[in-house]
Amino acid sequence: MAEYNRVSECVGLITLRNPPVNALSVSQGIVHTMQRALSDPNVKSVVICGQNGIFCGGADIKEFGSNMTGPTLIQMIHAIESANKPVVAAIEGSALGGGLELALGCHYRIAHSKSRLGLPEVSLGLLPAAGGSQRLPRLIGVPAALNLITTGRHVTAAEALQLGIVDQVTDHNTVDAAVKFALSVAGRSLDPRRISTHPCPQQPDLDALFEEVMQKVRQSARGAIAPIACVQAVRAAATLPYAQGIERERELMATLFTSGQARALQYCFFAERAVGRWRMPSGARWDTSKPRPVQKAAVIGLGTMGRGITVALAQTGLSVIAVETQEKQLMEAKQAISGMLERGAKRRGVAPALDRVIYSQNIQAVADVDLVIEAVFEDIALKTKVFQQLSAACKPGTLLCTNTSALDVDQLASETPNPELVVGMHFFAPAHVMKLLEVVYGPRSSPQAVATAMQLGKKMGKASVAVGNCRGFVGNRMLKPYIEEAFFLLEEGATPELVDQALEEFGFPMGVFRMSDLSGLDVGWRVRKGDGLVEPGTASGRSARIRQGRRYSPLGDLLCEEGRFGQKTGRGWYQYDKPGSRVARSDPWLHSFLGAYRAQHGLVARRIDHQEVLERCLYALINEGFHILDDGIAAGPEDIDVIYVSGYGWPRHCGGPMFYANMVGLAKVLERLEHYQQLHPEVPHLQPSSLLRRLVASGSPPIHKWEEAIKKLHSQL
Ligand SMILES: CC(C)(COP(=O)(O)OP(=O)(O)OC[C@H]1O[C@@H](n2cnc3c(N)ncnc32)[C@H](O)[C@@H]1OP(=O)(O)O)[C@@H](O)C(=O)NCCC(=O)NCCSC(=O)C[C@@H](O)CCCCCCCCCCCCC(=O)O
Repeated sequence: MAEYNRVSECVGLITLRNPPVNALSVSQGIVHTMQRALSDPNVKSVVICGQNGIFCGGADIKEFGSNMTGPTLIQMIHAIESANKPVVAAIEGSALGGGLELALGCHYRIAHSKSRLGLPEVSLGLLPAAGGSQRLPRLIGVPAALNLITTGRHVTAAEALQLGIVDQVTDHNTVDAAVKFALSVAGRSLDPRRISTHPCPQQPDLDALFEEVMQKVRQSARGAIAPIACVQAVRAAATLPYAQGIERERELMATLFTSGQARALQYCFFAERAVGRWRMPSGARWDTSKPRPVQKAAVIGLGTMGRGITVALAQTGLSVIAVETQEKQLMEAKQAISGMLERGAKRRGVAPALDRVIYSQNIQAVADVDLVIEAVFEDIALKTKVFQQLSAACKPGTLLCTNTSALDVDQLASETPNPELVVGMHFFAPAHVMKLLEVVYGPRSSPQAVATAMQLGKKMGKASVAVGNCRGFVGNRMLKPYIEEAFFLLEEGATPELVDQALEEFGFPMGVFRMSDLSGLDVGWRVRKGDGLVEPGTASGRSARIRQGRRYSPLGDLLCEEGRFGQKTGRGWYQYDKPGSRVARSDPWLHSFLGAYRAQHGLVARRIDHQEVLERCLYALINEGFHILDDGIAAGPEDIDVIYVSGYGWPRHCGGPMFYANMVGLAKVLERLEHYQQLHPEVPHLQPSSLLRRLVASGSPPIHKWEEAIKKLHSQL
């Protein structure tokens, strides 16, 4: 809804009112209020603002799936631009997407210094289709507009002023400043202010510029179509008259609007917000659990993870006690952490938070912290000892968090006098960069402990997802069948190059083998050894590949026995110029090793295509996701999808594994799993989960109805 008032005698003030972000709804009535302002003879100029300190978050995304009727945004913005009285946008908070397009239709724009502006449609699988792709290049030039529209990045008011998007920036009341400004420009000619009537600023060698940008965008898009359409739309602005450009914008939007990618990306937008509304099987929820304030934290163990966590905490503004008992390690860590803080501060143009970190060799230094994150070596005995020391050293009520990626959070909790204060905070390396945080609760974790960890994660800018305690939690548990299928495919005739190419074409930044080389083959080897799966590599035949009653591939173990740990040793599934180098090259040694291995085990290589790679790796992973839902480890499919998109490189435009399954069709996923399970009966992870079967049997409800269906299905058991 839009509200109309008259202020300062002769300024019409239109206020957008649609909480929480004043999203533009087709039924908003801005055209009507504009007509009132224009027809009022006392009104000399008009100001448009948004209520509650936010100008406008863009078109209402929730309306996209519905039947949209009413005046289009394009018509509304056109009516504003062609008004015969000056219209000034008073921008506070955010002017994003349709919100900025509305402001670009105004004749002037005044922004508060703390506001942010942008055209983020590309991140929703769309393009700025209310004239934004045509007006922005005309206003700020093609290169700058291409940058903003293809990345969707938000700019500060200061940058917007520098680029020429806004005319003035104020530190004071924006509406007052805009009203004053509107009075000062009343009566001036508006022709030069109507952006759509201008040509784009001249740009030498336009073709070369677009070719270069298109190439870059194609490379970084990893299969996403919206960035490409954005370039095409800006090209139309640069080469066609406005009316034809707008028509091209409409055509391109029509293709994007109904695409599966747009649906997936909009699902991700809402899923990221939904995971903040966490709930536990006990019934505890985000809105009934009050977090404790955390001002001072401690990190125990300053290896790679501990260092990253320290940096992330300090950059969030917390005081951090960084504890490492080994003097040499402590010195090295101090140097590394300081370097990371300095580089991060330089990138962000702020002072480094070096003095927020105090280093200590003594665990007693944690006495007055509000929260501790333990990041010592993955050894249950060591962690138990640390937790016992922490319980004795910390003040009452201190939250004890473990960064374990594999150990039992509940077992650790049971070793402390206050198990309700223990949760997992599973960061991903490098912890100060990676967006994902799994907050792991055990049956005894208190809702307050979960709320505190979730809130801290949010403050750190992480996509924080609350998950139950099980082996591998959510992300790594689903990764296991994915990796195992990739190993089996090698046994059956694939190469690392083939498997990786299929996964990278699907949209992962790295295939499973390049990823494994990066993170180190020894990591999985150590886990498999701990599980008693690793045997000396001399046995041959099928029986040598059945371990603990199921199919097992020792390929990874054999490579480790050869000292091939991946990038760090210069050899793994690929070869590298030298240890630590990042460019993976195909390795003839590996191919003959695979040939000899198959011969030794009586395996005959067959032709494997990309489709089979995707089905076996991805459906095995998705199937585990259904088990996780059935077990109540993740509260809903959104939780799994946010984990995979923000931490495991799942292409965002495919929405996450569970959304992807929904898009492919649950019946199809089930049918393919059954097919592969028949061929490989000794592989339990190909056996379709009972939840998947039950969902298909109940008519494959759409993903937003799964929760209801899961509850119903559970109650029928
Ligand atoms: C605005 C934010 C920066 C605020 O962040 P903050 O952290 O403060 O808060 P939250 O993110 O938690 O959000 C709070 C709350 O608000 C909800 N919300 C936010 N934005 C929107 C929105 N745009 N619509 C609906 N709801 C929104 C959010 O979900 C939260 O709700 P909850 O219940 O969880 O509390 C931040 O929110 C943000 O970044 N928002 C998104 C900004 C954005 O991406 N905007 C762009 C929107 S798309 C757009 O504007 C498109 C335009 O270009 C116009 C296109 C015209 C469309 C015409 C259709 C053409 C159809 C073509 C078919 C042609 C057929 C033919 O012709 O043949």
